[in-house]
Amino acid sequence: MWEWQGWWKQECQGYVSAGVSARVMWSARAYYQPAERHPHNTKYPPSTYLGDPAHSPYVAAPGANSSYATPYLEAYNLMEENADVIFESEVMMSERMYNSEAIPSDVHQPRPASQLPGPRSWPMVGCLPYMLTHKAFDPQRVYLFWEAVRQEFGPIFRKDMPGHPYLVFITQPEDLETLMRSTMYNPLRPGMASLKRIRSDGGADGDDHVHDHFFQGKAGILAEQGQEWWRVRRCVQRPVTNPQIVHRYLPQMDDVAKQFVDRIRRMRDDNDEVPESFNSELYKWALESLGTIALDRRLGCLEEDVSPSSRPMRLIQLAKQLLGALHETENVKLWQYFPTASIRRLQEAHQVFTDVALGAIRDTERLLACRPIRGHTLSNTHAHPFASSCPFHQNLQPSEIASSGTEAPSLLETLLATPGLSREDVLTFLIDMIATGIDTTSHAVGNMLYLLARNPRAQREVQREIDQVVGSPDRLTPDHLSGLTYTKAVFRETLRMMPVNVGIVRRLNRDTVLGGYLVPKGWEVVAPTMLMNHQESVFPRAHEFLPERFLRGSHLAPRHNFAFLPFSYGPRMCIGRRIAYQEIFSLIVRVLSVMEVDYKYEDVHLVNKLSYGPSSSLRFTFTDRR
Ligand code: HEM
Repeated sequence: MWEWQGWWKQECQGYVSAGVSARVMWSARAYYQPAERHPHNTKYPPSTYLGDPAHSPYVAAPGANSSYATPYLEAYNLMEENADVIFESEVMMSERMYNSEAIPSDVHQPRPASQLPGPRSWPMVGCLPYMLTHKAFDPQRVYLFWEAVRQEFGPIFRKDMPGHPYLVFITQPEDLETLMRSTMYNPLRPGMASLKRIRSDGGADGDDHVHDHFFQGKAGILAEQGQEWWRVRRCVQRPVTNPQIVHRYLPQMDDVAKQFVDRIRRMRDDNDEVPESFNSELYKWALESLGTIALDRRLGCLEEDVSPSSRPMRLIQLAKQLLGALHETENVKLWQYFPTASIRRLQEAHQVFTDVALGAIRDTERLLACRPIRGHTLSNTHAHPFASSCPFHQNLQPSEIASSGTEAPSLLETLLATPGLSREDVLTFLIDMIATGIDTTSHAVGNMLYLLARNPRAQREVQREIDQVVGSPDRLTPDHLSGLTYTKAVFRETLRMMPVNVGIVRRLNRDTVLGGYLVPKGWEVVAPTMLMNHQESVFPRAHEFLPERFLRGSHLAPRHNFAFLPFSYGPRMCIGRRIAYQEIFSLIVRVLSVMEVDYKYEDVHLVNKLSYGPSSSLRFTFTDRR
């Protein structure tokens, strides 16, 4: 136990010495105002309080609609913007160091986990028979089954699945807050164990593979836990979430968005309708847009004549295959006992994806290497006279070398120069960014367009705001995007109604009281997004699309600050969220400033793979605005 304390303390001290932490903590404390310590709670300070919400030391101001004294929106913004840098001062850190004992049971007298309600479980097969024979069970829409179980067993239930450790589902924001706080200093996220197996634990079959040498026993932040996760996360955290660095890529992302608008114009038919393949077009946009920052160059995905065998198209195909295979291996974990067909498929998809992604990254590295003047990024070498004499440049299409004109070091250069990160660490991180960053943003933007098409009033309001705040400039600036308050509310309401992330999952590293039960260390806890986001008791008029709920002072705001966490919370929250915001907002602004979107087909719902995606093709109609 002291080892954990040791490394967290050491790491966090270095990390938080920056002045920002003091500012963030100061503001965070202003938002989370402890009233007084619970009389029994001498061991755990209020900020690590793990108890029954009814005894929570955090109080709401009289009349407030959330459990906190501060208006919802301010508190939410603070959590989303800064939560990952709340590593706090040295004093706070040592004050909050926890040990792995259970919380004293005399505080709440929680019931034992053996009394947790849930579907009947059989030896070896758990509750599989119950699930497979349940009328609400649909493997494509597993959230319908979870909702049925919640209705039958209540807001917290246990679900035993073969190959999984004990699983507890929570659906109340108070419990999610407890979970996030309980796991704050060592956020173990299960769910990528098969990726870790093929990257670092001897592959599907325990044989020696070429890729094992590349990954050198390290699986990257998606799949790693504990010290190894933190070693990489603390180094990549700042460059990837630093607004200045992300903003630097806005001109390129804006170019990609404008090119996508041209592409929509070209692919529309006589009725202004886009083809069935529009979902794939969104994938191309997502890779092209992410490529500007992850690979510091344009890949050419949006060119007219891009070949299916080209590297970017293969990357998209392979990312889909990889995520599909991961979905299988994480659902049915028989590969833990013997090499199954699914883990072999995962290994194959992963190998090819890694090869292709590495090829793309190495192209970028070579372009950087033959860049003649230090301080000029790859992006502007196209315009540089030396570029044409570089043999490597000559082999690339002009569309692959782009045009930002920015002079600062690129993200890749910054990461490669970061002490503590090896070249393999950086490449693994970029591979993970590409694997996770394509389907999330493409689904989010597709869902947002869909909900706007279905809610013309909201669409008109977004357009009015874009006209007023942005106008039609040649270049989008960060100020343009940050001024889009209503559009941001629409984005959040989209992620509430049609989330991308299936759930927040943590393995408990100490016994924790959830919903009045003492859930033991080592158990896994799932907070399923669809169930959390659609509760009438938490979100007034939960089944209606009402972006207003995310505007300042709204009476429709969620009743608890942890009710809505699309990017999660704390040190393990989504590292790509600033990138996602910037990409998605650039596209929405460019599309809706010149077009209206409509959708004339059956309702779209979400289907689950590793993340949620739309159930059918998004055949929008894009009409030019007059
Ligand atoms: C709308 C878009 C997105 C949503 C809703 C989203 C949501 C999430 C969520 C909920 C997590 C899990 C956090 C946790 O376990 O606490 C996560 C992790 C992650 N996301 Fe995102 N994400 C999005 C876009 C992106 C993009 C564009 C990138 C890449 C640039 C990215 C990269 C990652 C990575 C690498 C992790 C793992 C972080 C870690 O374990 O330390 N995400 N994301």
